[in-house]
Amino acid sequence: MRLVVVGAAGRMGRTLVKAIHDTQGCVLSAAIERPGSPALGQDAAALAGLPAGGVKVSDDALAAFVEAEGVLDFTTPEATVAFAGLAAQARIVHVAGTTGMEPQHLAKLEAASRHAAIIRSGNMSLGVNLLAAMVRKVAATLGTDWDIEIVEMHHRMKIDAPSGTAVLLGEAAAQGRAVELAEARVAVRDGQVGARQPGTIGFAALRGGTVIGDHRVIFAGAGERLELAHVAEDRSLFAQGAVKAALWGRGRKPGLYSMADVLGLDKF
Ligand SMILES: NC(=O)C1=CN([C@@H]2O[C@H](COP(=O)(O)OP(=O)(O)OC[C@H]3O[C@@H](n4cnc5c(N)ncnc54)[C@H](OP(=O)(O)O)[C@@H]3O)[C@@H](O)[C@H]2O)C=CC1
Ligand SMILES: O=C(O)C1=N[C@H](C(=O)O)C[C@H](O)C1
Repeated sequence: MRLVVVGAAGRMGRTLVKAIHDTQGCVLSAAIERPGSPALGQDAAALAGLPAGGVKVSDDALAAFVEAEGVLDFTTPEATVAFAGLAAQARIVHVAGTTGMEPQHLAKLEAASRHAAIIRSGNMSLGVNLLAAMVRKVAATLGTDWDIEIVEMHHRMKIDAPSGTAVLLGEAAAQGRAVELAEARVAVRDGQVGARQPGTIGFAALRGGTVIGDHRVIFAGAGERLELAHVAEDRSLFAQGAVKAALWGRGRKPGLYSMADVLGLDKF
């Protein structure tokens, strides 16, 4: 499968180039960065720590997309919306791992998915998507006298909070309770905030060092606590999930899909 990596010089971009290199049946057809990026003209494989492969980083996304079958996109919400539009024009699979997406971005992705298979997830790992299924089940089993808190920690360079994974886990908990996350969510506490409101789903985001991605969902009851956690030890698991998603999406009809669809799990 001919794959384009956008944001190819980023932390995930370089990991994706390596994952494509390591996957039989996949080839890097182009590597894209924004206009003005210092990475333009550099060899994408060399940037990823591999022997040079001859694919130079460029800023011409549409020209790259029309020659490809899929795009792997871990960039920013604005860029991802633009790339989804181009993927729709080129009728190629779009794997969107970008987090921090707001409702207006999601609406544009939904519109693009009328013409392209788009697979979007805040976390492409098997472990987190299994965890989400467990969280939904536990939240459906326990009453609202069990408080739900989601704690995440990431590296110091992460720009969005709470993490896409934390939001995905919060959505799973909300689905289990048959409520809307937007109504139940408490993401900021500072000062005299008062006692916890029953039924709310709380988030806490920690940032520091080089942490790849830690997530813990805490169900706190009277006198006992249940905690479900996931620790990502290497970015390659997200990249391998993204490549798997692209292969799954090849030949699939246009639509907005999740990693749970790819893995055959409950949808989140
Ligand atoms: N779903 C999942 O499993 C995972 C999701 N993520 C998410 O992926 C995203 C990227 O993370 P990470 O790799 O750490 O971030 P980085 O900042 O390291 O990488 C993002 C890259 O995208 C580039 N970029 C930004 N805008 C454009 C554009 N318009 N055109 C082309 N390239 C662009 C950036 O360039 P420049 O720096 O020059 O702006 C940068 O090279 C985040 O939202 C993160 O949360 C991360 C890991 C796993
Ligand atoms: O920015 C990151 O690094 C990560 N982002 C994703 C998120 O926001 O959940 C996934 C992973 O935890 C790493």
